[in-house]
Amino acid sequence: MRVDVITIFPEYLAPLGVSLIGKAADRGLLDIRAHDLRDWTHDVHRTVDDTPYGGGPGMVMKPEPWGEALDAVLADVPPESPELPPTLVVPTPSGRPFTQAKAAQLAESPWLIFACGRYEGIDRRVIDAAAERMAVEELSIGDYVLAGGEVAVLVMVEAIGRLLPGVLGNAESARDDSFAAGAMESLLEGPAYTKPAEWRGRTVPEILTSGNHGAIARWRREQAFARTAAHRPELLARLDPAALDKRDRLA
Ligand SMILES: Nc1cc(-c2ccc3ccn(Cc4ccc(CN5CCCC5)cc4)c3c2)n[nH]1
Repeated sequence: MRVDVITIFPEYLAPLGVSLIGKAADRGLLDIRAHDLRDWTHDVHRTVDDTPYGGGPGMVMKPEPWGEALDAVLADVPPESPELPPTLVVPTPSGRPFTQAKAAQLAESPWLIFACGRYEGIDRRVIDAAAERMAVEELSIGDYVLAGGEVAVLVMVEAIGRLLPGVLGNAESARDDSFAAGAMESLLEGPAYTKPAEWRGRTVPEILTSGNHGAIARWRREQAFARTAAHRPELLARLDPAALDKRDRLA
């Protein structure tokens, strides 16, 4: 997967070179390129923002640098997706929710371009013009306001990248993630334990060392239900009754 990120703070994306995503990039599973939006300005101050039409607080990002930056990135077509245009992902507080399902959908794309806004956002005409030549996804990573899109891009690239084939070892399968499609869909994961068997007087639930894998799986689902009921009761309403095994139905 080719990932282009356009931002006025390219250094913000340095964490993408570390750990899981960094290793995936080293192995050629991801080709991540950060671009400085100011490279497409032509004034001495490298201006990317201006006051909002209609008044209001703060500044808005000017359309011209964005148009030229997207033209340049689009012109550098990756060989593995010559026919498919990229998807433009625009982090914004006013976007559709970025969910595990959306991450899985975007993980199918051979080429993603992330547009990181700052200030109060990007001139609307940039997104409208882009939508005429590629798929555009305006996405929110949560109901809070960040200072710009870079942190949201770190979140989304990690959530998408870990779903790519070969990125997670089998031992760390993304299959059982919370919110992953299937039996564990929209359930929060329960408690996890590792050695030592006793730590500061606290032991591990006996079921986990019983070797009874059926009972362990049931116990884990019960724990997941309990945690979901406590922390995210609204998710239980989404559960497909068919996904429950008969014991859960009795719970
Ligand atoms: N999930 C999530 C994503 C973000 C996010 C993503 C990109 C940008 C680019 C700039 N900002 C700051 C910012 C500040 C104020 C407003 C609200 N204003 C009210 C009137 C016009 C706009 C919007 C935007 C971002 C924030 N935040 N949270």
